[in-house]
Amino acid sequence: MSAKRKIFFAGSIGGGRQYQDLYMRIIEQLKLYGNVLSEFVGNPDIDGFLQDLQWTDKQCHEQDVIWLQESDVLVAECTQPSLGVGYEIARSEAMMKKILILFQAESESELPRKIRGLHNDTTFIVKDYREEELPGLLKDFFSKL
Ligand SMILES: O=c1[nH]c(=O)n([C@H]2C[C@H](O)[C@@H](COP(=O)(O)O)O2)cc1CO
Repeated sequence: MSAKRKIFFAGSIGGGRQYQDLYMRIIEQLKLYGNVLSEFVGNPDIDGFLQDLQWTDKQCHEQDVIWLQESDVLVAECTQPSLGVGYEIARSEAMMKKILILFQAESESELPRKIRGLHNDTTFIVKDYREEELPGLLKDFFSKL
């Protein structure tokens, strides 16, 4: 199953790149559980990557939605607020995808209540986490899919 599972990893790009290296480490762990369609979110040279693609805004949006549709699971790291990540969560939730929201427990910011309020213990999971907890947390999440 894990070889075929498709995972969309969402993390801030335009919202700020302060957790880019964390995104890369999460993506590496997610590869144990499936194909990560949005590996570019962890790219340390995201500006160069996106420039090389030369996509229009319309192409960027269309491809994003295609990948969300193709995915079985959305994993969103939400510590850095991002409009795009919020949009991806809302679209994925409407598509009835399985969703894991990751929020750093020690962050001084707050996860929006309307996201936290979607937690239902089955299809939409919100986890306040510390990085060392990620391996066990991901194992538990994917074992229940
Ligand atoms: O060119 C892009 N392509 C793309 O797929 N995204 C997606 C992936 C990320 O999970 C999310 C980040 O949104 P934002 O750029 O608003 O922080 O949007 C974001 C951009 C840059 O806005």
